[in-house]
Parts: sequence; structure tokens; C-alpha cells
Amino acid sequence: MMFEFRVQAVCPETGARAGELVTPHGIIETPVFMPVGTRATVKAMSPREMEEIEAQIVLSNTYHLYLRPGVELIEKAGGLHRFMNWHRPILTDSGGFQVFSLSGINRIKEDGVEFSSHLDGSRHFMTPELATRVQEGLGSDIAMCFDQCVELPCDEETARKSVERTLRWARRCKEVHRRDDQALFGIVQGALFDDLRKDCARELIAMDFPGYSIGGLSVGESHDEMYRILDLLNPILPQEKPRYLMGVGFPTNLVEGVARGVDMFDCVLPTRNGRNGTLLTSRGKFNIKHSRFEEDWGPIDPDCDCYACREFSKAYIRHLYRSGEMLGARLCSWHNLRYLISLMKGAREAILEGRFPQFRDRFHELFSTGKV
Ligand SMILES: Nc1nc2c(CCNCC3CCCCC3)c3[nH]c(NCCc4ccccc4)nc3cc2c(=O)[nH]1
Ligand SMILES: [Zn+2]
Repeated sequence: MMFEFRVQAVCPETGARAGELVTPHGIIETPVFMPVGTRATVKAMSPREMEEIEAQIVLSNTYHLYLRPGVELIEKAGGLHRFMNWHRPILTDSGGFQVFSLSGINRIKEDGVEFSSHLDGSRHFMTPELATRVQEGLGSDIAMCFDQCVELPCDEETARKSVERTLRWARRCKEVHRRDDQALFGIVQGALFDDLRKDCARELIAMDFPGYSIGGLSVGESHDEMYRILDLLNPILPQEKPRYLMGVGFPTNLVEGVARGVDMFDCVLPTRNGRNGTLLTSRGKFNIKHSRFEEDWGPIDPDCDCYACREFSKAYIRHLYRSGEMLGARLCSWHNLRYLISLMKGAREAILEGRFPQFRDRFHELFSTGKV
């Protein structure tokens, strides 16, 4: 069995799940936070260091790799795992979101999206078929359908059109997808409209994907609006299939997403924020640049077991950061990634031991103190 998802425990109070996702490159224990490696590397982290922080799966991206170095080169290298020397699972996004958020002038046609490369302005035409073929060439374990994510706020008519197009494109991706060692996930769209979200989910479920992504969120809506959509989809999406909430996110959103039946998360936050000195800790977030840390000899987070927290003081990391030293960005990214990976590991253990509601309350109590 190339791909299998086993729910091992469900929290009776919330519906939070602990599970195992079996892939050709290993088993992923869920809930899981998936570090983002846009250009075939998690910025400032080597694969060995990613293993040390117990990263189980990393993300990469069709849009970026298609533009540079091109999927042909990566296929010649024997696929993305060999190319980047990461032999655990990889999930690739289809590029739909990036084409809209990163590239210049894009024009949506029924067939696909015409766009200009953010690298050199060259014109390209991405279709569901091409996005699927590129992901098969990259050889990721989990691939995404080519979807259309709309910006919020948007009117119902615009959202409905994006759902209908996303469904037509999902059928076309499924039609050309050949690799049986790669799971293709459908992506639910529908903005913040309940009926559109339900219709989209039902149509995708009828196509019988091995997993379902919840797209179109973490694009400017309030936390409450995000949670309302999750509450809506949780009972509709198949319980025995993994659910992936795209682009999320901040620690509170991860814990609240787990409480609403989400199994997988990704976000650029820990590495992007890490590079500008913003640290996520069990007691809230802070920026290392602040003068109050000038003579603070303690660790970033007393409850964290990572290399940065075991071996260095906030005073030293603040110095590195202010001096523009690469080690500063590396240590902050290292910690932020480990913090989110540990947070999900803790949620999983709590669900398995039947104490997730207490874990959730304790998390919010500590994280919201903001006292560091
Ligand atoms: N197909 C698709 N992807 C989406 C993504 C990209 C998920 N990350 C992929 C990853 C692959 C490797 C390269 C990087 C991206 C989203 N990201 C967000 N919010 C991020 C909001 C955010 C949060 C913190 C900082 C910046 C932006 N909403 C998203 C919705 C969708 C969606 O509907 N469809
Ligand atoms: Zn740490």
C-alpha cells in the first residue's frame, strides 16, 4: 500500500485526531507542521539539521521550481528527493496560489493561467495538466491539484466562479495523474460562503481523492471566519482521509485547527519571521532586536529543547542579529521550526492520551501571557 492514512485516536470533546500517514518515503505522524522549502531548501537549514529538529515532511513548489532550475534538470537528478538530498516525504503545492500571489500580470483563461515570471518577466502558461506533470516529474509524495484561490473579500459570484473552475481543473488534474506512488489531494475553495464550501467539498469527495486540502483561507479573513469554515467542513470531509489546512500558520491557529479536525499545516512564518528576529515561544512571541534582551543571558524559550535554546543566550542571538550575522537568522529559524514541530508533537501525544482539551487550554493560557 503506497499511501494510507490511519486515525489512531479522536478527542471525544473536540474531534481532534491523531493519525499516521504512510507514504513511499516514510510514515508521517499527525497532527504535523510541515516546514516550507520554497526553492528546494528550507531556508538556512540543512537536511541534517531538519532531521535533528524532527521535521517529518517538507514542502516545495511547482511554480518556483518550474521557473528555476526547471523540472527537466530535477528529473535528470533523479527527482527532488535526490536533488535536495532529503529522503523523507515531500509535499508540493501546485503553483496556483503562487502564480496569483507572486507573478506579474496574470490572465486566467479556462485552459489555465498566463503569467510573467517574477524572475525575468518571461511569459508562461500554466495549466492543470502541466502543474500535474511537473509535480510527477519532481516526484513529491503528495501533490496538489491546480486550483484558483480568490483574494478576500470577494463577492459570491466571483467565489462561485472560482469554485466551478477549481472543480473543472481538479478533474483535469486527476485525469492526467499517473504516478501511483504520489497522492494527489483535492483543494476545497469557496471563500467564506457556506454553501459554496459545502458544494465544493461534496464535488471533490465524489472524485475520491486520497486527501483533501482546505484552500482559500489565511488570506486576510479573521480567525473566527477561518474557524467557522473549518467547523463547516470538518463533518463533511471524510473522517478517514487527511485534511491539510494550507498556509496556516500562527501557533494559536495550529492548535485551533487541530481542535477542528485538521491534520496537516504549512506556513512560511517560522523561517520568514525567524529571519527578521521574531521568535515564537510557549509564552508568546517577541522580537530579539528589543533592547530589553541586551543583557538577557537566558534561552529564547525555557521549555524548548532545540540547539539555539540549549546553547545560546538571547543576548548573544540579539548581538548576532543586530550585526547581520547569518548565524542569527539560522538560530532564530531553527528555534521557530522546532517550536512549531514540538507544538504539534505535544498535541498528538495529548490526543493519544485523552487530554487534548487540557493541552489546548494550557497552551492558550501560557501563549497569551505574552510575558517573556
Ligand atoms: N494551492 C493553494 N495554496 C495555497 C497556499 C500556499 C500554501 N503554502 C505552499 C508553500 C509551498 C512552497 C512555497 C511556499 C508556499 C496558501 N497560503 C495561504 N496563506 C499564507 C499566508 C501567509 C502566512 C504567513 C506569511 C505569509 C503568508 N493561504 C493559502 C491558500 C492556498 C490555496 O488556496 N491553494
Ligand atoms: Zn528553541
